[in-house]
Amino acid sequence: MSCRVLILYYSRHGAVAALADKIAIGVQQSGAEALVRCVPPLDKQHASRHAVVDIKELASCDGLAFGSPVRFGNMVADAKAFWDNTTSIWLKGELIDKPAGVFTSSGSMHGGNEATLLSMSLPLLHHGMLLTGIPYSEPELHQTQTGGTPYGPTHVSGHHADDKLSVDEQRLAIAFGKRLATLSLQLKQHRL
Ligand SMILES: Cc1cc2nc3c(=O)[nH]c(=O)nc-3n(C[C@H](O)[C@H](O)[C@H](O)COP(=O)(O)O)c2cc1C
Repeated sequence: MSCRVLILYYSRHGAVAALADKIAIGVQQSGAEALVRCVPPLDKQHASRHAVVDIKELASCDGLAFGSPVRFGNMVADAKAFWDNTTSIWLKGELIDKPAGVFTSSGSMHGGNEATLLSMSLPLLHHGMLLTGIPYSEPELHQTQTGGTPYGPTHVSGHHADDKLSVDEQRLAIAFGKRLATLSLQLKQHRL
């Protein structure tokens, strides 16, 4: 059975995009399709490596990973504006009972990545999605010195926003992608 997980993100300097790439690896390792897309940028000059999402791709996905950088302890305005334009999907209930999770990158270790993940979860809950994070059975969650949380994958990009993903951050993002894809496959089977 085909199963498509949409990995939807905004990234200005590449950190959230790097997490999206690792999540896509995990999704593919579970036998699902990873469709990587960006939210429409408010600043149209800002191009991204991945195509801008078509709203039909959101409506038809079997699972969703949603990523944003931390901006003053919250998601970036572009990501919030995207959800504010999903009323038609909400009215039709097209995301109800589909699994979803969130990921983020912050500049500093205690700069608000967990608060950002929790606020990013709110529109997904309003859409009726089933949230998943990362369980503590993943060993890297116990040992990471930077990002990686039970609420979802994270990265700490440093004061110059150029620190690369640590090995633990990479493994946790891949594990999250696998978990999301496995749940998406199982729930799709259950729905059919
Ligand atoms: C306007 C603005 C606000 C930010 N606010 C925070 C913040 O509250 N906490 C933090 O740790 N980093 C903050 N940052 C840093 C970014 O979250 C960080 O560089 C992130 O890794 C960028 O992700 P990206 O490379 O995908 O764009 C802020 C950056 C900008 C431009």
